[in-house]
Amino acid sequence: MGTSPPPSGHRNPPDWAPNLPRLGTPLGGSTFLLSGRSGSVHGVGRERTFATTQAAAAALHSRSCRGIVGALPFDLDDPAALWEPADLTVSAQPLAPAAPPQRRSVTVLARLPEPAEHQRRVGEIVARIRAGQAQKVVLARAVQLQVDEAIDPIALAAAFAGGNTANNAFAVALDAAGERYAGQWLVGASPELLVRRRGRSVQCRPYAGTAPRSPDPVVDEQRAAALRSSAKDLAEHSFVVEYLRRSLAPFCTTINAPTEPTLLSTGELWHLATPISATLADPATTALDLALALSPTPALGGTPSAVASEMIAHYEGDRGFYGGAIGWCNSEGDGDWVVTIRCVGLAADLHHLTAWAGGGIIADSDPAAEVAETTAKFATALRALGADPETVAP
Ligand SMILES: C=C(O[C@H]1C=CC=C(C(=O)O)[C@@H]1O)C(=O)O
Repeated sequence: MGTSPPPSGHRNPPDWAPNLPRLGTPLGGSTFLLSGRSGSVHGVGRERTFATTQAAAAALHSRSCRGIVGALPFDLDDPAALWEPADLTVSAQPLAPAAPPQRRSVTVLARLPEPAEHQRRVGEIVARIRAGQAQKVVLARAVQLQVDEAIDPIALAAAFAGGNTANNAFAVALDAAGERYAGQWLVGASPELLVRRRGRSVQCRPYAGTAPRSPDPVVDEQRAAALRSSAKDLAEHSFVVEYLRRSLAPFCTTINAPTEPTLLSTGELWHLATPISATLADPATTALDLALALSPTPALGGTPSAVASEMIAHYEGDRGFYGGAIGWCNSEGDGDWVVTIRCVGLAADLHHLTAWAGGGIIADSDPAAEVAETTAKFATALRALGADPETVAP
């Protein structure tokens, strides 16, 4: 994916990155930042808050707003944090950390659930899948963390970016979602592009199928090769690609996806990913319309979607914003939405955090391996926090 043009109709400062908003400015509760390969999109101020996703989509269609930024929850019936910023700026420069992540001591306050319970749940879901109740379910667990020094969400987003523009780093104030989220933030770096729309061109880059990286290059290569030929991971991945093909079909005239996924890596993990490109049938369909139609994919939900969502609610309860999408859409309907993974929820006191990690479960998943996979996924947040990934190991 090359550099994409900035959303039109907004000013384009030559060098935005050095002027990162700092905490304590009046912008805190309405800051949106998404930074990746095509640069950084930064919403400041809040002109209008949308009570529902439908209201936001309608405002874009009626051309009565200049653009929308924010976060979609995992369950689209839950409150979203969507608003029209007073200003939306784009910099060609992606966010870069000022320095390596500051070393922090991170205390684990709770594991929700304990890894042994997560393993038991995975075993139960495998049995339910084998009994024919579903084909794939993505089960997640969370860890609650505490740090001594208050966290600056923008600096943490820069640490999540880690200098790698393939990581879509983000910091999103959640105040627009209502009282329950006052002062809270969502901060992370997602490798997974839910959807990008530029004119009639649509792109998705789903991820599913995972192996941990190794510092030893030979072992690292072996793990990548094993992932590429893992029947279990290829099957897990195929549910997501099939779902996207089906879900894009009503909106698109052409849909192109390679028959085999490619291997992509983050600093901590290898993944199977498929770059999908499509052409919109109706140019009135906005990036937000597409995000609402696609989220959550079986990379976070499962197959069939409704059954998987019921199982997820049963085992995990309310996921809030984890597993949803964060992004922006301008008045032309162009925009980017990334899947809300590899992230933390930061409490209003800026000292308490929740990190989430999930994994796709199919009929031949191994419950102990699924616990290990979630532990490996937590490493992204721990590295950004400047903590030892072993901090959350079972
Ligand atoms: C659910 C997560 O990852 C998804 C994205 C990539 C690979 C995944 C997997 O291999 O299970 C998950 O579908 C997460 O990071 O919490």
